[in-house]
Amino acid sequence: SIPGSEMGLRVFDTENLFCPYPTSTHIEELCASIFRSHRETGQYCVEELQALRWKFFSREEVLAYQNKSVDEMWQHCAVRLTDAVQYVVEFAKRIPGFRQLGQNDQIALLKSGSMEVVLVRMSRIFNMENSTVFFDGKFAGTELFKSLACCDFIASVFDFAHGLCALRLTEQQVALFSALVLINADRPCLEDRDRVLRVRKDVELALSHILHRDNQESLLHKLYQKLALLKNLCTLHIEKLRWFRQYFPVTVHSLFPPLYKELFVSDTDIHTMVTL
Ligand SMILES: CC(C)CCC(=O)N[C@H](Cc1ccc(NC(=O)CCc2ccc(Cl)cc2)cc1)C(=O)N1CCC(C)CC1
Repeated sequence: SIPGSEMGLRVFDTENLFCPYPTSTHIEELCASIFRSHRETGQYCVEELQALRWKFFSREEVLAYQNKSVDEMWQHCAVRLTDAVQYVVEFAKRIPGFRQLGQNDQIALLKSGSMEVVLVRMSRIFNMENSTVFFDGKFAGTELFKSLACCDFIASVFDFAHGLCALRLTEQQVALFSALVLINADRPCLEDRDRVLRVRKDVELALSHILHRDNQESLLHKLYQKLALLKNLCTLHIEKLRWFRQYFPVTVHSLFPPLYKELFVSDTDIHTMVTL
């Protein structure tokens, strides 16, 4: 064959051209993939939750929850919380930039961030008209959680959900905000912080891209303010858990779901998370 003729035949592969900045198509693809991951791992879609909005617990059902023992209600909520966390783990694993991070960094981000994402997602199941949250298939007010014996804390969880709900985020905005919360280069025990930072920069670009497209740039600083609230609420969760573990060590040790231990008990190393 004529030397060099193969060059003429080769389609110049533009895909692999090194591009120092993310192109808008790259960012649009990132928006689409994060939105898809969120939808696929939402546990309930918005339409289902809308249809269930009128379903409340009867007086008897509320009383049944309130008559549960403290450790029984904690165990019940721990199962619900671990459920929600598992969907967040699945959400994370479907985010392209997240999957390319090192295994240990993925685990470190999930260990420190998954509870925060659960709280972000909770705004989707919060009904602002009557301050109820979707729980066990119906909408419940704070009084239903009385037997947890941490009413002030539950009130702050509801307040946070109320505040986030008030921003009336679209599902795509919730998706990108969740990715922003998760992919945080300031988390402890990260091995390759720079790599996490690069992925985070892309997610930040993606979030501002869709806020610009939705003509809601003013939301950006409100969302960044929510990050601080999220951190405090998570710290409160851990503190409450320590308080509970003090009084009910057996319940936590033998009855709480394994994933919860890996998430909230600092010294355990992670197995479930990796397989999830
Ligand atoms: C259906 C999906 C679309 C939405 C899925 C979803 O977000 N579910 C959440 C998950 C959840 C569960 C419990 C909490 N916290 C507490 O109960 C405080 C005490 C506590 C702390 C730690 C442990 Cl381990 C155990 C108990 C936070 C969040 C849920 O089930 N909720 C919302 C929050 C209220 C307080 C309970 C009911």
